[in-house]
Amino acid sequence: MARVELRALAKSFGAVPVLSGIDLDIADGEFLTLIGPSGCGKSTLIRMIAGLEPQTSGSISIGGVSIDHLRPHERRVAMVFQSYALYPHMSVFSNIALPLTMQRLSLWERLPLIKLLSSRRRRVMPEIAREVRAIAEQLQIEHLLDRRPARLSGGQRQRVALGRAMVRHPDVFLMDEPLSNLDAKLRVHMRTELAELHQRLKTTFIYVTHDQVEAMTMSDRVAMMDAGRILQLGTPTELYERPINIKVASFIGSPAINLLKAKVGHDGYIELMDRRLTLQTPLEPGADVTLGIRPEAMFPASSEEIRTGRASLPASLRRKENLGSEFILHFDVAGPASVVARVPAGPVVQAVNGSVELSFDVAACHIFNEQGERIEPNPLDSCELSRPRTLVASGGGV
Ligand SMILES: Nc1ncnc2c1ncn2[C@@H]1O[C@H](COP(=O)(O)OP(=O)(O)OP(=O)(O)O)[C@@H](O)[C@H]1O
Repeated sequence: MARVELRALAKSFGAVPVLSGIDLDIADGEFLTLIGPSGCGKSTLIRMIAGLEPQTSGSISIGGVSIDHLRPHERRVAMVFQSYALYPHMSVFSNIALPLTMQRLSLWERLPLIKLLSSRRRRVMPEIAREVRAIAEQLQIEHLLDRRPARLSGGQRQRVALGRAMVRHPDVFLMDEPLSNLDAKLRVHMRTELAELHQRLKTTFIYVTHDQVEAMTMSDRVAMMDAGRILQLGTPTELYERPINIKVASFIGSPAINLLKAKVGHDGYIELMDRRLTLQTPLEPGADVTLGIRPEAMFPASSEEIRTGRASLPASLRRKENLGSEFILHFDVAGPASVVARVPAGPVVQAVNGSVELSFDVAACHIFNEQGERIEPNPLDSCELSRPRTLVASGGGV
């Protein structure tokens, strides 16, 4: 069992605290991703689990056993780095075999001349070669075993780095931005390969990235970090659908969520740009709020098309981006502010030009208070249901 438990983990560099109060349980076989802006402490945290950085306080255990006192190679974890960290003077075979030769042969048996004479080495090396070839086969790099890293593509180097981690059969894989040196197309391909590798190996993966698409597509759960703390821990869907604050809402989702300033009206309903939404909050009348509306929840529509339960905003098209199957539409709205809509390709999007009504479902709005924390709207049955559920323009229904 490779359940990883982090308890009250903290780290300071000198007097500067970079991580504090990290409590995290990662299940056996789980793919957990640490995500967050640059400098939030993701790499420091994963390096502490690897034993490459001592923690200032707190504890780490794997499979119920404390590993705080163990050196990196004793922890049964294997780390894959962004830079691959391959030895340039060694072949792919020797790079992958290295953890095994270090483990199974003495320093003496690894010396250039002695190794020719050692009978133990002659016995051990074929076993190691068999294991390296089996891993290379899984990663489809058998044909590269004699090459040096300089003669490999980025994706091939990444596979070698993975092979070197896999050959150790670790309890936990630790991956620090392993795909960020690859070009966009290869990154998408390697993302699928890594997810499939995880399914095949069923080993615990702890993965660091600042790329929310990687986090959303590969992980069982995501821990969103900021300023040395975990802001939210949950499945990708939970973080996307119920972000606990504006920071999480803004980080997850592409294009980024639209954030619009609004106010709580005298009757508790939210007013957005002179329009009143059927969204009521427990906040005091007059309170400032921010509404978060995902680009994929917004749709340009004529007023006749705006159904009950939906609201709309007057907007003016600034730019269309054609992505083939969908369009990203950039609008100016009163405020002044800008709003982005993500719309499937088709006749509706072709027709969009100039001024439009941007329709959205009020139930898809995220409400944040002045501190940026999520506020749940009052349940609909406590609202005045006799009022129209559409957004109402001042002076009339839309
Ligand atoms: N050896 C060190 N000495 C002093 N400060 C450090 C050291 N290593 C990291 N830091 C600081 O700790 C903070 C967290 O760094 P860390 O590399 O863990 O962030 P990160 O979230 O992984 O960032 P990135 O996504 O840019 O890699 C940063 O402010 C960084 O400058």
